[in-house]
Order: sequence, then C-alpha cells, then structure tokens
Amino acid sequence: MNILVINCGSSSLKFSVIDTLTGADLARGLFDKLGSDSPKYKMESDKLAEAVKGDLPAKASHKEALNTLAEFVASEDVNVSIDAVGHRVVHGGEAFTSACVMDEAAIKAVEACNSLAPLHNPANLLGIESSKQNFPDLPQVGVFDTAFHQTLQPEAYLYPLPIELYKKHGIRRYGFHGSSHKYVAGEAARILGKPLSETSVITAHLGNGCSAAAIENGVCVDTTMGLTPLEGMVMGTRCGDIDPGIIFHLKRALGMTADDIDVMLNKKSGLLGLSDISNDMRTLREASTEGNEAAKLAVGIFTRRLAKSIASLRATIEDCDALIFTGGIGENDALTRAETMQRLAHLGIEIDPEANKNRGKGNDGIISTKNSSVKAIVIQTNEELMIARETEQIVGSK
Ligand SMILES: Nc1ncnc2c1ncn2[C@@H]1O[C@H](COP(=O)(O)OP(=O)(O)O)[C@@H](O)[C@H]1O
Ligand SMILES: CC(=O)OP(=O)(O)O
Ligand SMILES: [Mg+2]
Repeated sequence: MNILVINCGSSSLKFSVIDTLTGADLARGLFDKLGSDSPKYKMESDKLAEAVKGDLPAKASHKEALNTLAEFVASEDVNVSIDAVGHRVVHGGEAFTSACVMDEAAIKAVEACNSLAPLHNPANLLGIESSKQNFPDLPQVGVFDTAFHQTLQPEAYLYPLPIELYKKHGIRRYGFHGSSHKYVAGEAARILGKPLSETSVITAHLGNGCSAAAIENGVCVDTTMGLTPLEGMVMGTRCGDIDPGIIFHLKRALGMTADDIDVMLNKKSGLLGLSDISNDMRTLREASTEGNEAAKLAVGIFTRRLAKSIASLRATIEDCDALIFTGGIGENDALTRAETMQRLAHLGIEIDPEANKNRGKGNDGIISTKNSSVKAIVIQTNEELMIARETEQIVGSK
C-alpha cells in the first residue's frame, strides 16, 4: 500500500508517501509559514535530482498545501496512487489506545483533548479536516503519540495531586513520541535477536522535543513526558522539569501572566534559554569548541539531566537489555551519547568509544563493549514508517 503520512503543525505541514511493502519513502516534503504572507514549500522525490521549491499565495493554508502535494504526488515526478492517509495526532488522551479511522466520533474525542495540547492538537485536526476535503475517497487514519503509553499503570501516570483532578478533569501523565519509542523498541529487539515480547529497553528520543521511555517485555511502563510535552528532560526550547513554585513566583513577584509564562517555558527555555545562543545542538557544540562557556553549561545541564532521567526510568523495570539513542541528537551527536553513558556506568553500560564515534548518519548499531551487561544502541527513528504501518493495519482490517 502507498500511505500519505501527514504531520501538521500550526503553520507547517510535513508529509511523506510510504510504500509499506518496502518501507521506502517515495516522496517527502515540507510546507512552512502557512497562513502568513509568504508560505513556502520544498518537495522531493527519488525520481528527481533536485528538490522542487516554491511559494504559495499569501495566506495559503493547509488546504492549499494539500492541493499542491496531491498534484505533485500524481505528477510524473512521483506518479503513485495513494491508498490511505495517516495523520500524526499528538494528544489522544485516554480515548485512544491504538490508531483508528478519523470519523466524526473520533474527531470529537480528539477535540476534547485540545486544551491538553494547545500547540499540537488543533493543528493536527486542521490537517485531518483539510485532508478529508482534498481526498474525500481515501480513508483518514489518526495515529496518536499518546497511544503507546496507554499501558502505563496508575502508579506511573497519576500525579500526587488531589485525585479529583484526575477523576473529573483527566489530569494525569500521558507521554508522547509514542510512534518513535515503539518503532525503535521494535528495531532494538531485531538487533538483539529476541522477540519484542521478551525485550526490555530504555529509549531516549532526543530531537527538538525530548522524551525517554521504559519498555518492559515490549510494553511501555513509564515515560518522562506528562500531561503535556513540557514535562521531563531539557529540550531545545522547553524547560522540562522545574519546581512548580517558580510559576507562582513569576506571577506574583514578576507580574507575568499565565500566557507569558506558557510561552517562556515552551519556547524560550531549554537549550535556547540557558545558552542564549540557539536551540540547536550542532550550533551549541560549535560554540563550545570555540570556548563559549554558556553553550558548554547548557549542554552540560542537558546531558546531566538526561542521564538522571534514564537512571530513574531504570528503577521502573526489572531487567534492561539496552539503552537506545534516537532523534536528531541521539542519532548524530556522539558527544551527548558518550557523556550520558559515562554517567551511567553503574547501570552496567560500558561504552565502546570507537563504535560510538563511527555511528550516526544512517549507520545504526551497538556502541557498547562486548562485556557491557546493558547494551547501548543507536537507531534512526522512523515515525513516518510507524504511522504508515499502523494506518495500513487499520485500513487492511476493514
Ligand atoms: N550532526 C548532528 N550533530 C549534533 N546534533 C545534531 C546533528 N544533526 C541534528 N542534530 C540535532 O538534532 C536536533 C533536531 O532533532 P530532530 O529529530 O530533527 O528534531 P524534530 O524533533 O524537530 O524532528 C537539533 O538539536 C539538531 O541540532
Ligand atoms: C510531542 C512533542 O514534543 O512533539 P515534537 O517533538 O514533535 O515537538
Ligand atoms: Mg524528527
């Protein structure tokens, strides 16, 4: 089957067309600055030597983006027919434990989660609505970031808050990046040569958003993100765990509004806030090499907290076969991996420095020594392939 996979942000749309038989992506692209005065796009296909770049008319929205990508996919440049559309949906709350067809009832259930993921969910729904208009004959399937974490037990998902908040308002830990954690856990089992149902791993997804998960015998038992994708580790622009008392202090002593604080914690904190240079790990590594102390400190705090998160997740599972690094930083930044593993020697992880240096850029594999009782593995994530596979399963079972 050929599945069009769509990941909609508030002003962007990422897509790929995946052949589920081979796992290859036949085409991919990005629409940026949608709704602004100068929306832009870049689309690629294996048949083309160069990417197709262009501008959409001012104020063009997700609908126009979908028109443009539909024409591209049907053109000589790609020339494939699409069987179904799979959408990334970030927050499915407790309503979704797996992917499903986005009918009216499912859309209503996602809408009910909008306030829990105001940055992500409304945009995801916009993508689904536009896609229904553009492709009325194709099945539209939602694949949820939260679904993989629905196996968490109350001990893991409840906050130590008045229990009414959970019972009446659904305030609990949900976890995100589920498609990535699930994909790399499956690949880890394959690399280790064990069935997934007998494989226990800690997966660290380190992209712009960062989260880690503890997976026991193939089942997710704990994760670092919570009600929203703000909890947990230091990220590009998000703070991760902080003392909630800081929020009251910012309001009372500095007069900030809830919206000001929200923007600060989500968009101006993390690596960007600490370094005052960039949210991008590559830029911070370069600045560190040139002796920039703020960049060094930002990265030091990032890896220290990353190691603390992994060590605390280790306490939630009985055995651990491997620690998995994935996402842009996990796949490419050998220094982040080395610094994290050095802090985790007490867990039985012994780094192979040469293997660690040589991994990355599509070169997956084990980066721990033969004697390491817990292996460390670099695995390139593929959320799009996971979404395509889950979409195929839903459509194929109809
Ligand atoms: N070669 C590299 N070395 C170090 N960091 C890298 C490298 N390539 C990408 N990264 C980092 O990966 C992060 C982005 O990860 P990615 O998974 O692409 O993000 P997203 O969550 O947006 O999908 C950025 O911090 C970027 O600097
Ligand atoms: C849920 C989340 O953090 O997603 P992203 O990393 O794509 O921002
Ligand atoms: Mg990514």
